[in-house]
Amino acid sequence: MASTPCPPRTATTAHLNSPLSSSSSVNHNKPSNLSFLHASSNPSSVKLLHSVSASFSPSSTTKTGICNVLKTVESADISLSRDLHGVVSTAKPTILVSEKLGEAGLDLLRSFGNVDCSYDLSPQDLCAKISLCDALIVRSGTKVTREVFDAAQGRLKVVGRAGVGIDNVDLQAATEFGCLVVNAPTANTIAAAEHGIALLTSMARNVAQADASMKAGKWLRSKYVGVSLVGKTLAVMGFGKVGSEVARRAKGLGMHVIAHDPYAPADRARAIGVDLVSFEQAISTADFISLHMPLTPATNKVFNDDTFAKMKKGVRLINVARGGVIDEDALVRALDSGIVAQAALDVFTVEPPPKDSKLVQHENVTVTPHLGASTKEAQEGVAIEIAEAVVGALNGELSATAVNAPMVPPEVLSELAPYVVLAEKLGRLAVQLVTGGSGIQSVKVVYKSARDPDSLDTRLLRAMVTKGIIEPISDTIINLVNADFIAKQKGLRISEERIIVDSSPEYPVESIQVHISNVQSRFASALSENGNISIEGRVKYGVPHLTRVGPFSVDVSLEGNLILCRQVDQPGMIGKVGNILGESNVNVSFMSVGRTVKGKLAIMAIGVDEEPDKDTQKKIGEVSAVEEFVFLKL
Ligand SMILES: NC(=O)c1ccc[n+]([C@@H]2O[C@H](COP(=O)([O-])OP(=O)(O)OC[C@H]3O[C@@H](n4cnc5c(N)ncnc54)[C@H](O)[C@@H]3O)[C@@H](O)[C@H]2O)c1
Ligand SMILES: O=C(O)[C@H](O)COP(=O)(O)O
Repeated sequence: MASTPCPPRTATTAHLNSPLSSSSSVNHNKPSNLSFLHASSNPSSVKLLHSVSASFSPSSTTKTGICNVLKTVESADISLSRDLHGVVSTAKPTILVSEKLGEAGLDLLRSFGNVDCSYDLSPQDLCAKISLCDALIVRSGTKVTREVFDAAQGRLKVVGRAGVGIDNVDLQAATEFGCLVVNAPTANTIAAAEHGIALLTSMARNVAQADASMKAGKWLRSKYVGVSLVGKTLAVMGFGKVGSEVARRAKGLGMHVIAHDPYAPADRARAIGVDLVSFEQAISTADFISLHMPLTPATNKVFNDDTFAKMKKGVRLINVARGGVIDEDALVRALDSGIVAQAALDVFTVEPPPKDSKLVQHENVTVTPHLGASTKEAQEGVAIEIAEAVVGALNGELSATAVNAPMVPPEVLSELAPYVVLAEKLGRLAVQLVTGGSGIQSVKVVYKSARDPDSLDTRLLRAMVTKGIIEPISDTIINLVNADFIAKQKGLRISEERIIVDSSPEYPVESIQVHISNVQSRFASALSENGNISIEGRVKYGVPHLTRVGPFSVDVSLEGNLILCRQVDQPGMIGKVGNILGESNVNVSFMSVGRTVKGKLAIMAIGVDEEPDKDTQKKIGEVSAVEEFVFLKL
């Protein structure tokens, strides 16, 4: 069998969900220089000022069973994919394909992992298998429910929807379980649009009914007189990819096309010669109505008794979107009463619909069994599109077709790479400075940047700060998919602030500050004037550095571990502490001293490769000028 090689990955790709399992972890193909997190794709999470609410105790632990992400970003240039036990492995991931997928896509998947094509699984069989799988690829026939994510026991990293509609995937559950959902949104657009036009034209000329009657031995020329399309008004409901292609083709047939889509840009419609109108105007003026919106809570049964009553008598309806946007019983009534003269349907609320469905059996209804995407070309395209997306996700890359995570362009990822590491380390460091039982309620992340606010996407950075804060004090694994959800679940309010500074916009971020409010600190010097734990970091020469602790400036590379030490500012302190560490074979990697006023207090920030044992730490504490010190793991 011909094998399609995996496309080469560039150095700018970013690792997010390592294909880890509870028993093995994987760094497939070449390692990249980032491990990554996910955040909600809800548009609100894109806002630069983001907050989630309530209170969260650092001593609390929550077990969510999510274990699908690189545990640690190792450094800016080296990353290892590890499982929760820190094991590095090269085991191949298992990819379950539960519905028929084009061979080119399967070949690509087989070149990467173990592919299990098990079609027609019952929900029980799917749940039984899923804990052995790192990825699941479905079409519209598999219901990926909360039970499936639950049964996966944390192993499932990615669900690939080989097509557009993701209404068969419980996105909320996927997000809660930290599972990335990707789809293949473009490859079947033309096929669906062509099928819409096929239904429109064949319905108008009774092609299906005439064909059936001839095959039944009849010759009924007067019964199947049709209606012409030219000059008629077509309302396209949902002016997205498929809707706009249908509109373009209908214009070619001489139809007058209007469209309703609350989110579509007017200039795109204008470019095709289509007027965007209100829902009411669309349905009340159209001779034909073609549905192309997704099934969402807002569109569920939006075509019902009330809306049918507002349509022109004798309207004709085409649905290649989703059955659930129509109240099917109401459509039968509208057909019986003559409000709807004809309907042509490719999709149904329940698929397949019951054999005795009044709608399917209705003489004025033309039906096809969800064939919109079913052309050879579309199926090959969809299979390749989804295989690439799933392989990319298993490789830890942020996906361009992520449904429940931000889509971050590779060039942005590449540029943000060291800042992402910095953000996690600052979060990790800040939380270790907290003590007392009041719990962390509120964290503020401040980005200083010379960039225009619109050109800095901080979602990754926020997610990494969240990861850094939560992971050291909990067994919850945070990724970009679940960061906001878990923070909210734990009552952790994370807000962001942008400060525009007058420096070079060449670098996306000048500094990142993490402030934790209303908590006690085990290192009082980390408290700023307003009583918040405050630390700041910068990226210098591509390496994350700690540059401020409370009111003290320091300059230490955030590698290895860190000792923060406050002492009376006097000569010889570096030597004294350095000697103690040296005697215990603890290697000092960096050292920096910062003070507020000469001769008063100073902070020493010491990077160490090893963790000093208790005796060594005690000796540091006993140095007479040392007032407080803390050992922090990065
Ligand atoms: N029958 C098939 O085999 C088949 C094939 C492909 C797509 N589809 C379905 O067709 C639909 C459209 O697919 P697409 O690729 O064009 O998606 P798309 O996301 O490109 O377009 C959907 C459009 O619907 C709009 N929309 C959202 N809510 C709306 C509302 N309340 N009223 C009006 N418009 C609304 C969106 O703004 C968007 O422009 C989806 O439901 C998809 O699942 C079916
Ligand atoms: O949303 C889609 O992409 C279409 O409905 C196609 O669904 P299918 O993959 O089950 O044919």
